[in-house]
Amino acid sequence: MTHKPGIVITGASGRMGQMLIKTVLDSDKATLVGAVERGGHDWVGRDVGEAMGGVPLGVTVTDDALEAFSKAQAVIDFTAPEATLEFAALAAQARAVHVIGTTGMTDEQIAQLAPAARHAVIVRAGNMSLGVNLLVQLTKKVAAALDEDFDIEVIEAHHHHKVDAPSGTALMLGEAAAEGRGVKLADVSDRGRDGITGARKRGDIGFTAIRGGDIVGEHDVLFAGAGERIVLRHMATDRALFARGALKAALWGQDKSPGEYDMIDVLGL
Ligand SMILES: NC(=O)C1=CN([C@@H]2O[C@H](COP(=O)(O)OP(=O)(O)OC[C@H]3O[C@@H](n4cnc5c(N)ncnc54)[C@H](O)[C@@H]3O)[C@@H](O)[C@H]2O)C=CC1
Ligand SMILES: O=C(O)C1=N[C@H](C(=O)O)C[C@H](O)C1
Repeated sequence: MTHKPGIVITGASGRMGQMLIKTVLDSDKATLVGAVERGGHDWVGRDVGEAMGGVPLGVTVTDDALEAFSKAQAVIDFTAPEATLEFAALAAQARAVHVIGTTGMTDEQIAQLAPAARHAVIVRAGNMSLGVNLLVQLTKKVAAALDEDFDIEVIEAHHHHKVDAPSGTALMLGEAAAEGRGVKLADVSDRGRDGITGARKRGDIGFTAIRGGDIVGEHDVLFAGAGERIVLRHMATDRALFARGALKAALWGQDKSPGEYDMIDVLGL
C-alpha cells in the first residue's frame, strides 16, 4: 500500500477550512490528521466531524498548531495573514509542506516567509484553481502583445464576507499584466478611484473590487483600446475547486526541495 500523506487543515471552521476537510476526506491520496482553530474558538476540543454537523472523524480540533503539525506531512492554510506567518514557522519546524491560500498579505509579510522556506516547501497562491492560473499566463501573453494604447483594468467580485481588496487573484492578474508589459506593478497600479481623479494615466493598471451576496469569486482582465475591447474572464461557482488545487499542491510538494513555489509550478503551466 502506498503511503498517504497526513494533512492538517488550519482555520478548520472557516468557509475554506470546511471545504478543505471535505476534500481531504473524499480523497484516496491523503489522510486528515489534524484540524486547527484559533484559541478561544468554540470548535477547539470538539471532534471536527461533529463540529461540521456530521459523524465523528476521530480528529479533535486543537489550538496547538505545532503539536498538530508534528504529525503531518502537509498543512493547508487558508486563514489570515498574521496566523499564516505563525504557521509558516511552525510548519518549517515540523518539516511539513505548507500550502498557503491566505490572501491580503503585505509585501513585508510575504518576505517574512523566506526563513521558513529554507527548511520546508511552501506553495503560496492567491488562487489555487487551474482556470485562474491559466488566466494568469494568458494575461501575461496578451499584455505583452498589446501596447499602452490598450488600458488594462482588473475587475473582481466576491461575497460580502471578504475582508481584503483587491483580491489575491486580482493582484496575481495585475502582476501578470505588468510582467507582460515589462513594468513593475507597484509603479503603475491604480487602486481606489474616487472623486475628481483626473483622466486615466496611460500605462496604468486599474483595480475595481465588487463585494456582494455569496459570489464565490469572479475576475475579469479588461484590455480597452480604441474601437475594441478584449476581456479575459474567470468565474468560480464552487469553492471546491480551490480546495482541490490546494490538496494537489500538498501532494506535489512531498518530494520537492525546500523553497517557495506557486500554483504555476504545481500545475506545470
Ligand atoms: N488561494 C485561494 O485559492 C483562495 C484563498 N482564499 C483566502 O483564504 C482565506 C480564508 O478565507 P475564508 O475561508 O473565506 O475565510 P473564513 O473567515 O471563513 O475562515 C478563516 C478561518 O481562519 C481562522 N483563523 C483565523 N486566525 C486563526 C489562527 N490564528 N489560528 C487558527 N485559525 C485561525 C478563523 O477562525 C476562520 O475559521 C482568505 O484570505 C481568502 O481570501 C479563499 C478562497 C480561495
Ligand atoms: O476570499 C475568497 O473567497 C477568495 N479569495 C481568493 C482571492 O482573494 O483572490 C480567491 C478566490 O477568489 C476566493
